[in-house]
Amino acid sequence: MLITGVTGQDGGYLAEQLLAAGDEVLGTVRRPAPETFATAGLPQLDGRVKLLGADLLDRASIRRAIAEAEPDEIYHLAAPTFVPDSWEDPTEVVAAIAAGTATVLAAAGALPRACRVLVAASSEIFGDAGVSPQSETAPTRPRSPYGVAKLAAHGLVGALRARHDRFLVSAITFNHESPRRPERFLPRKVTAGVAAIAAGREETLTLGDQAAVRDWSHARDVVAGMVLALRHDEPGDYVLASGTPHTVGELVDAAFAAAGVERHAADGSDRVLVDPRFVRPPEQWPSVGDPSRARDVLGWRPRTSFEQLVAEMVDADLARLGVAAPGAR
Ligand SMILES: C[C@H]1O[C@H](OP(=O)(O)OP(=O)(O)OC[C@H]2O[C@@H](n3cnc4c(=O)[nH]c(N)nc43)[C@H](O)[C@@H]2O)[C@@H](O)[C@@H](O)C1=O
Repeated sequence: MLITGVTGQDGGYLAEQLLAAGDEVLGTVRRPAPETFATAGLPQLDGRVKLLGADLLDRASIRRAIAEAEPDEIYHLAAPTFVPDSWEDPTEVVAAIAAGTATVLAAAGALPRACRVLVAASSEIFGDAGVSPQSETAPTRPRSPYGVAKLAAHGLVGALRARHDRFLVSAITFNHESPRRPERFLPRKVTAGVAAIAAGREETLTLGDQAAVRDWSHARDVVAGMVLALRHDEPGDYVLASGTPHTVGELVDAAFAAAGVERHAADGSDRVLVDPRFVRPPEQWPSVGDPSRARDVLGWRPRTSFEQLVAEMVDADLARLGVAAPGAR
């Protein structure tokens, strides 16, 4: 198996699951080095996953890595992932995600033995879908260069699958989080911020729009769905989501509750402040997934509830600060 972007949040969980199942796992990173896994906070993968260099903006490096690995399965997870960044340099984002996926799919198709490929798409392909929740057949009207690029990647999977009868899968993943998520993404920003307040290191947490709605799952559950999809009898596209909407504000409240800290200070003031810099344009169609197909066809169900996810992240952030979690969970 080859995982592109193996040191990312999803790559790490996926590598752990595949290794536990006895699979041989190779992974790509931009610049492999002896300390790569340690630097990524994944020392447990050191020596267990062979690293190959592949840069999404360097087609030859992708072809080389895939030819060298000769995998029978590829999980193509590597991509720039922070949506607002995609406005800074749309050319690069489209090249990395759309052209990068085209190169991965072509290189996999050129291997001597058939190679199944799963491409990580995103709920950002739906954008102004005109419907919510969104299933695999919902209209796709992305609102960001990131969403447009992911839609191209998703479309390539469908087009190549239809034309060449290959086993290609698009995993349309909604938001998925874990203690390994970088802090610029909302949930980890919240759990790290609330833990810092609980530890007495910060007094407030500054966010954007708390009315925004997302469908959050645990990354561990989402990558388990990817494996089921790639190992199913038939190739297809699957929404991987919890199906349960929550607002940013609800996530914030859940984090304060998990940390055992009051959201409002003794003087009644809200510890959560708003900075317009973090506010994005409002969304008319809430980003909520309909995971019926993954459930009915693959038997996939997320195991971790929203509250468990937030509590796990808060506990990990408290532990990083040397603070015990409130009560035994
Ligand atoms: C499926 C999709 O999922 C992720 O994209 P995202 O939804 O943009 O993730 P996020 O955690 O940055 O924002 C979640 C929500 O939270 C709101 N929000 C409020 N206040 C802050 C705030 O202060 N920071 C951030 N980051 N968000 C904020 C923000 O406006 C948005 O409504 C990526 O994995 C992406 O790769 C992907 O494919």
